[in-house]
Amino acid sequence: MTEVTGTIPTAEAMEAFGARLAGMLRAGDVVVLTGPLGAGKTTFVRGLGSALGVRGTVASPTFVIARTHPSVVGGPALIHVDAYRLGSALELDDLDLDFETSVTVIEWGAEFVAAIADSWLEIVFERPRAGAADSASSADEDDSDDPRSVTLRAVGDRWSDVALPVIE
Ligand SMILES: Nc1ncnc2c1ncn2[C@@H]1O[C@H](COP(=O)(O)OP(=O)(O)OP(=O)(O)O)[C@@H](O)[C@H]1O
Ligand SMILES: [Mg+2]
Repeated sequence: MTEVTGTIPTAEAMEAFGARLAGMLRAGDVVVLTGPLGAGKTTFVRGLGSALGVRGTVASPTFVIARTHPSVVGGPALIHVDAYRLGSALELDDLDLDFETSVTVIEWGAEFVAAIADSWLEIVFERPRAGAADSASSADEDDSDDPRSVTLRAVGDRWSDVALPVIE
């Protein structure tokens, strides 16, 4: 297992980080995202999806467990999964998703990923300043840019010869 860590200063930079990760991904790859509410997981997926060239707006898939975004550029589709309310990996299997021809990104999927993949990337998002007493920024907390720390971990053979990106 290899691991890199760094800080992403703004929401825009988080989308750019997603776009950069997209450049490393191919059909069959799985990425798992872990981190508290508002940590930037969906923001990351939005950047990843637009760099892959997939159709549809990437949003928190609140009312569905998974949404498939087909490619408009002949590349892999993006399967965006919200595993938050998923009871077991079995339910993920039941959805009959085409993991082989898609890039799959699973929010809250860390405990299920081993059931659907042998190799994956895990990204852990943290909000170092969350909860800090800061009355000036609390009013529009969700919209103001706030640094996130991210840790990117590569698990399995797929990633054994792949250099992970440097995160500033
Ligand atoms: N450095 C940053 N990186 C990412 N998002 C940021 C950053 N600074 C501010 N934000 C804002 O924080 C919010 C992150 O929300 P997002 O939906 O991406 O989180 P999430 O982890 O998917 O949350 P949830 O678990 O509720 O789905 C967005 O409003 C985004 O604009
Ligand atoms: Mg989300």
